[in-house]
Amino acid sequence: MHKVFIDGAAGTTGLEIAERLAGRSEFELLALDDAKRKDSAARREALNEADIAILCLPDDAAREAVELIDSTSATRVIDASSAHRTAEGWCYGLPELVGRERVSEARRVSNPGCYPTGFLALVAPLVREGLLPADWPYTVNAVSGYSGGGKALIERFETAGAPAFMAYGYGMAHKHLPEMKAHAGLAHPVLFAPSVASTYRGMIVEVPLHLGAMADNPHADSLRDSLSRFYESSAVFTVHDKAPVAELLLGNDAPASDALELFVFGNDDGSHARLVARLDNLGKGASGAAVQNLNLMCGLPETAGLRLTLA
Ligand SMILES: NC(=O)C1=CN([C@@H]2O[C@H](COP(=O)(O)OP(=O)(O)OC[C@H]3O[C@@H](n4cnc5c(N)ncnc54)[C@H](OP(=O)(O)O)[C@@H]3O)[C@@H](O)[C@H]2O)C=CC1
Ligand SMILES: CC(=O)N[C@@H](CCC(=O)OP(=O)(O)O)C(=O)O
Repeated sequence: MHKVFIDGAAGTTGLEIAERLAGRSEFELLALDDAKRKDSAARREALNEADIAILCLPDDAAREAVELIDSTSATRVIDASSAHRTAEGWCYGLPELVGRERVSEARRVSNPGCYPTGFLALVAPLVREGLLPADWPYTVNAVSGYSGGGKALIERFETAGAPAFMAYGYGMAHKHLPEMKAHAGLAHPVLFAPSVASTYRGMIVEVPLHLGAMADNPHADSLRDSLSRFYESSAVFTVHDKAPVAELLLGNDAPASDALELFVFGNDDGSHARLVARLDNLGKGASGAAVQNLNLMCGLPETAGLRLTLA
């Protein structure tokens, strides 16, 4: 039995992790009552007692949680925040890219951000295999369900006068930029245009490409074939075949999903492609990813407890 403490268990990501772990006999959940959940002494005790601590906290509180763990403690950590995604000594928790073994053995695992999960799933293997250039100025357009912004954004979108759509990130310094560049091995930061739609969960992350302007003019079919081969062994990722798709939708009331879908569209003359990932920001973008990493770290079947039905 593995003792698990979710620090931030009352938040959006924490609650969804607890839901996924409910009924799993391999885990004992350590819980703090409401009056103690932000009490540093109580958190310190739970953090040090746990075999695995899952941090579902704002970045500063996540850093504090790591400091509350004694240097001699055996507690291993999965951090859902963006505090440690490019930090030394942390394993980036995207097993499909970094390798299942590395996650299995790691003591400190940083969950990827939801947008970077989609971007990296599309671009990192293609750069790694030399099909896309590492020094290209990549652009990422994305739309997320409003649960992506946690309790504060949920309240904003569920209150009278809520927006139907919100584009943001105009400061062009989004906190996801460093991990996208670092884990795709890019020469330049990506140009990132995120937005939020008035639906609770789900996201579409798109990378439009001027293939015709690239020195090697790669073909969309080669990119798709390469991604299919790369993720052949994954039960979480699906690379869709070439069949025409007129629209990609995010549903209202979509059920939680820990799956991730990839699409590659190309035009007839081979000059343009659109690489698209569709995922649940709270699934493979957060809680599903944490449970997948937890399974690997505990030597359990990678997809136990995950919800992998496609929309
Ligand atoms: N939502 C998403 O789609 C994704 C979220 N993440 C990341 O996961 C982390 C959690 O996000 P999310 O669940 O959305 O956020 P929420 O705002 O929904 O939840 C955060 C929780 O942390 C609690 N908290 C804040 N400070 C402390 C503290 N010092 N000690 C203990 N608890 C504290 C909050 O308490 P209170 O309830 O009182 O506010 C809240 O319950 C964030 O770093 C986020 O960036 C990552 C990927 C996707
Ligand atoms: C819709 C929305 O506000 N999304 C959040 C990112 C959600 C997420 O991925 O959290 P991490 O930053 O921990 O990765 C944002 O843009 O800041």
